[in-house]
Amino acid sequence: MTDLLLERLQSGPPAAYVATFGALFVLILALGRQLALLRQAAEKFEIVGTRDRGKAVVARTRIEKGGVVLVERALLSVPAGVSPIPAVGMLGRRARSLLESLYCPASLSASRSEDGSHALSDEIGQHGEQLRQRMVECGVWSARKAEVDFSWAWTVLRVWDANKLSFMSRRGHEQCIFHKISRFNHSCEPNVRLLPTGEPGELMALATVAVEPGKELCICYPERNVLPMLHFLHLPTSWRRHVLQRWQFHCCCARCKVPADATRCFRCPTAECPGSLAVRADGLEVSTLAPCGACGLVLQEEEMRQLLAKEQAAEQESHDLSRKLKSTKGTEDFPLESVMELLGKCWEAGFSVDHWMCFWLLSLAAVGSSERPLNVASYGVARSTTMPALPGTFRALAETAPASAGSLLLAADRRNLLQRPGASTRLCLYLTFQP
Ligand SMILES: C[S@@+](CC[C@H](N)C(=O)[O-])C[C@H]1O[C@@H](n2cnc3c(N)ncnc32)[C@H](O)[C@@H]1O
Repeated sequence: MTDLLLERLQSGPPAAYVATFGALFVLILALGRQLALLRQAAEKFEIVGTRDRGKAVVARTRIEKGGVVLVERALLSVPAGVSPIPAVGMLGRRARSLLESLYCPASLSASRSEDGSHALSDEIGQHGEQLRQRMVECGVWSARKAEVDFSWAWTVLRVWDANKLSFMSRRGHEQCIFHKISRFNHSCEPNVRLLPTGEPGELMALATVAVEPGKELCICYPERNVLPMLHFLHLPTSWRRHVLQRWQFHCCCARCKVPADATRCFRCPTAECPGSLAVRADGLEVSTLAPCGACGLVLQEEEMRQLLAKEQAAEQESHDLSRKLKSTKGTEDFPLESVMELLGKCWEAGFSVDHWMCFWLLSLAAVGSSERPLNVASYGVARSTTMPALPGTFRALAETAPASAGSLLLAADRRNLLQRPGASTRLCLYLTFQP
C-alpha cells in the first residue's frame, strides 16, 4: 500500500488532471476579463491619457445635468487629523497595487495649514527622512520590514499627498483616496461635483451641467472659501494659480488659458460705452489691460498704472474687511457699513460690476442687509447664488447706501451676476459663512 502511494507521488499527478485544471484556470481568467470589460462598458466614463496633465476622466456617453457619474468606496480612509501612516502600513495587496498606480508627484510639499497640527511632514520630515522611524514607533513595521518597505511607503505617502480628499460622512470628517475619483483633474469651470453619500469612505460624483461624450469630466480641487463667502472659483486667475500650487501644477483648463481675466475688469472710460477693460492674465510680469471689449479703447500706460494701483489699495482694504467678517457673530455686528464703504471706493476707482471684489461685496451686502439670521442668509447665498440677482435686491439697499456705493448697487441690480465667469459652476459653490 505504502509502495503504491510512494509510486503515485513520485510519478506526479496524471496529465489529464493537469490539463483539466489548466483549462479551468484559463476559463476563469477569461470570464473575469469579460466581466471586467462588461462592467467598464456600462460605465459612463473612461480613464484616458492626456498630453499635458497625466490621466483624465472622459465622458463615454452623454451625461445629463444632475446625473450620477459614479459612486465609489475609498481605497484608503482615515479620520481627519489622524496620521495615515498606520493605515498605509496595513493595506491589503489589491489596495496596495491600486494605490501604487495613482498619480505620484516627485516631491511631497511642506507642511500645510489645512492639515493643522497634524501636517504629514511634521511626522515624516519634508522628504520622508523620519518615515522609517515612525512606522517602527507606531508598531506597524518591525525594524527589518522597515528596511524592505520604506521606499514603497514613501511612494504611497506621496500618492496620499497628491490625491487625498476630505469630506464628512456618517463616521465624521474623513480623508480618503479613491481608485477612480482620484483620476479627476481640476478645472476652474468644473462640470462635476463630489458629494458624500453619507456612507463611510464613500463619494458620489454628479454632473453639474449636461456633458457630451468625449468631454473631460473635471472637479474643483479647492473646497473651502478663500475669503468669507467667496469661493475659489470667483477669484482672479493669478490668485487661483497661487492656491493651486498646493497640488504642484499650473492649471491648463480653458478658463485659465483665456488671455484676459474677466474677474479683474474696469469700466470703459469712454462716455456711454457699456464695455469693460480686463487685466491680461497671460503671465506678463507687469499687468496691462486688454482693449475695451465694446469700443476697442486702449488705455495709455499711465492710465493703466493708476487703475491697477487703485485696485491694489482696495484689495488691501478687503483683507481688513475679511478680518472683521471672521469675528462677526451675527447680524447685529455684521460690518455692513464697511462693506458699503468699500463698494463705494470700488465704484469710484472705476471697477466694473463684474470685478471679483464687487461680486464679493455685493454678496456680502445682500447677506448683511437681509433680515434673516446671518447663518440662514449666508446659507441662502450658498444654496442659490441667484439671491443677489433677484430684481430689486439691491435697489432697496441703494436708497440707504452712500451715493457712490448706490451706483454700484443699482448697476448690479440691473445685471445677472451669474453671467460672470465661474458662475456656470454655481452648483459647486459652498459659500458658507466661516466665523
Ligand atoms: C489627483 S491627480 C489627478 C489625476 C492625474 N492627472 C493622474 O494622472 O492620475 C492631480 C494631478 O493631476 C494634474 N492635474 C490636475 N488638474 C490639472 C489641470 N487643470 N492642469 C494641469 N494639471 C492638472 C496635476 O499634476 C495634479 O497634481
